[in-house]
Amino acid sequence: MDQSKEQRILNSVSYNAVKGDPESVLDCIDKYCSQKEWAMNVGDEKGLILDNVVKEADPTTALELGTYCGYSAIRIARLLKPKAHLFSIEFNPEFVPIAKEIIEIAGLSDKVTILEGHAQDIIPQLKSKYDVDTLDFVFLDHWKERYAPDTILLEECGLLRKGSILLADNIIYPGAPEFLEYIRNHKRFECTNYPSHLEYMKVEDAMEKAVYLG
Ligand SMILES: O=C(NCCCCCn1ccc2cnccc21)c1cc(-c2ccc(F)cc2)cc(O)c1O
Ligand SMILES: [Mg+2]
Repeated sequence: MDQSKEQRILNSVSYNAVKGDPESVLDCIDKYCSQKEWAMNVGDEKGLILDNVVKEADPTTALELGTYCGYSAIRIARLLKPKAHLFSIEFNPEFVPIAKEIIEIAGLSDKVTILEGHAQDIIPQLKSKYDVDTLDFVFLDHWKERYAPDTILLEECGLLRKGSILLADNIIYPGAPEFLEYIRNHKRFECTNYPSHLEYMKVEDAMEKAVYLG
């Protein structure tokens, strides 16, 4: 059976990256996806924005919606302090084992738990099943039309606290208009826009940070 693009990305990482070195895994994926096959990783340019917001948040507990191949999970997890943890939700069963393997090659398996399913089904289980209290940082990178409803769900489940930081990818392309409308008009969020470009392309994109004011 023909290999998938995601399997080819894993092959490239497995062959070229330095085991246990997250930076070399990120560089390998960025090289492969800019030179060989485009893929929807947050990429190196928006990745720097992600890095800075993670450093600002310095989360003990972080959540990511949209694992894909694990690229942004590695970007986040490599910056986490000891004992801090990242939960990453992925619904596509094909991507889960590939992301797990790529995160393992980066040496970050202890800091990342991949949860398979839809965010709307898993978010309500985070407290009871995964012993989460509140989330210090959330990276939204899943279905763009789910950014707003899943943000509302996070709030309803008591998973946000005063100062929780949300960061959303793809605000311009593919776009998340409902989310932008919701978050910018909701008085309990303080928003900041970060103009950038679509991963590996000269297409405009942006990220939006939203701090929950409690
Ligand atoms: O669609 C994107 N991502 C979402 C993929 C599907 C997520 C599914 N999923 C995962 C976890 C999860 C949990 N609950 C429910 C659903 C869940 C995406 C697309 C582009 C893009 C594509 C084509 C193009 F021409 C230009 C740009 C660029 C990006 O950066 C993206 O992020
Ligand atoms: Mg994205």
